[in-house]
Order: sequence, then structure tokens, then C-alpha cells
Amino acid sequence: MSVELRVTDLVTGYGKQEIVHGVSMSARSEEVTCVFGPNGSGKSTVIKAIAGLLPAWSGQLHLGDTELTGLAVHEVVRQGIVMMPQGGGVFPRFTVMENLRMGGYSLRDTAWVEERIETLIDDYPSLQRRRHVAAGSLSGGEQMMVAIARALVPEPAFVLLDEPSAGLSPALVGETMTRVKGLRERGIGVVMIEQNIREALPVADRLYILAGGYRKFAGTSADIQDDRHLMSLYMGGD
Ligand SMILES: Nc1ncnc2c1ncn2[C@@H]1O[C@H](COP(=O)(O)OP(=O)(O)OP(=O)(O)O)[C@@H](O)[C@H]1O
Repeated sequence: MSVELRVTDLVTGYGKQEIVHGVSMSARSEEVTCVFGPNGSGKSTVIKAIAGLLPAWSGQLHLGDTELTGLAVHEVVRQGIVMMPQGGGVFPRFTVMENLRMGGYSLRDTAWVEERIETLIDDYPSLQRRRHVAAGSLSGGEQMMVAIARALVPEPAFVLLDEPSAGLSPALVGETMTRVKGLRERGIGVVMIEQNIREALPVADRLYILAGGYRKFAGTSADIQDDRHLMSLYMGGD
């Protein structure tokens, strides 16, 4: 059954500085929702608020009928939402297996976590072979796979990906987008921030463009007329 993740009139920021000025958006499981926008437009700030890393100053967050506003990170994870930070957030000195186990830190059933990891790692033959190797010795692409697999350990309904293709070679950007489509095929909702619009647009079921902490566009890739139209939206035009 499809579930909606809803952000309504979100206002948040850091310290006293308001960064996101009343943004609303909606994502569904079994869909990829992309968030585009120039550097500093508030994209990461919005998904940090969804993940419980930042408080909502006003507005609401819902997963289906469940209100997420005010929940701590581990409670948001229990509700089925996990975030993969920019750069993946892999611990370089820890082995692949140790990194994957961290994905289950908020779950009490360690036997279930081990079983889950074994199921997940089957999808990643190169990680399977290097499960006891320090994650820092893997290639950038493999580290991204560790980060994605780790996010999947708690069987989330939604994953929030902050620029999964950042720093990867063009070939690996394509592979990352294939993985993202794979998540959608498993029924997982993906909310993805991307700078790599050309690669991400074909994967996006819905898209939002933020500029200066405001939502400037909400629609689908079919609503984008051409590159010029996209660029004017991207630069914050109305
Ligand atoms: N921890 C922080 N403390 C104070 N200000 C911050 C913090 N993190 C981000 N900001 C500021 O908030 C604004 C929005 O940042 P945010 O990371 O949400 O942008 P973004 O759209 O994700 O851009 P980027 O693609 O550069 O990550 C920026 O002006 C940034 O300097």
C-alpha cells in the first residue's frame, strides 16, 4: 500500500537564522521524489528536519496519519524513515560489516539485523567479497553502496538521500541512479537531493525546486518544457 510522506509549511533553520521559509512537499512510497536547487537553497535543511536532525520551528511532518513533528532521529527511524547524509557517512576505519550493523543500531533484535544484512549484501557482490575490509579502503562507488545498504537495514518505507552521486565518476552516477530505481521497485519511497539534474531527472516521479529557502516549483519531469525552462526555475525564477 502506498504511503505519503508530507511536509506542510515547514519553517526551520540554525540558531536564530531562518533558512527554510514555509516549504510544503509530498513524497510517496514506490516513487522517487527529487529536490533540486542551487547551493545553499535549503535542500539539506529540509531533509534534516524530516529525519529529526533539526526541529521544525513551525509546520508539520507526517508519514501517512502519523505525525513526525518533534520526534527524535531514532523515533523517525522506527517510523520507517532513514537518511543517508551527503558523502554517505560511511565510517572509514570500520569494516563493511561493522558499518552495515550500524544501520540496525536502533533495533533490539540483533539476530534479525544479522539476517537482514545477509539478505541485503547478496545484492552487492563486491561488498560480499570485502565484508571484513575497512570501508575506507573501498572505492567511492563501493562506499556509496555500503551507505545505501546500511540505510536499508531497518527495512525503511522511505530513504532520504542527500546527493548520492556527489564525487562519483559518470559511470558510477549511472549505477547509483539504477540503485535508486531498484529501491522504488522494492516499494521504497526515495527523496533525493541531486545536483546532477541530467541523470536524476529521468528517475524522478515528482520534483521540487527550492531557491533561497522557498519552494519555487512542484511537479513532474513532464512539466519541464526544456532546459531553458528548467534553468530559469533552478535559478529561482517564478
Ligand atoms: N549547521 C549549520 N549551521 C548554520 N548554518 C547552516 C548549517 N548548515 C547549513 N547552513 C546554512 O543554511 C543554508 C542552506 O544550507 P543547505 O545545506 O540546506 O543547502 P542545500 O540547498 O542543501 O545546498 P548544498 O547543495 O550546498 O548542500 C546555507 O546558507 C548554509 O550556509
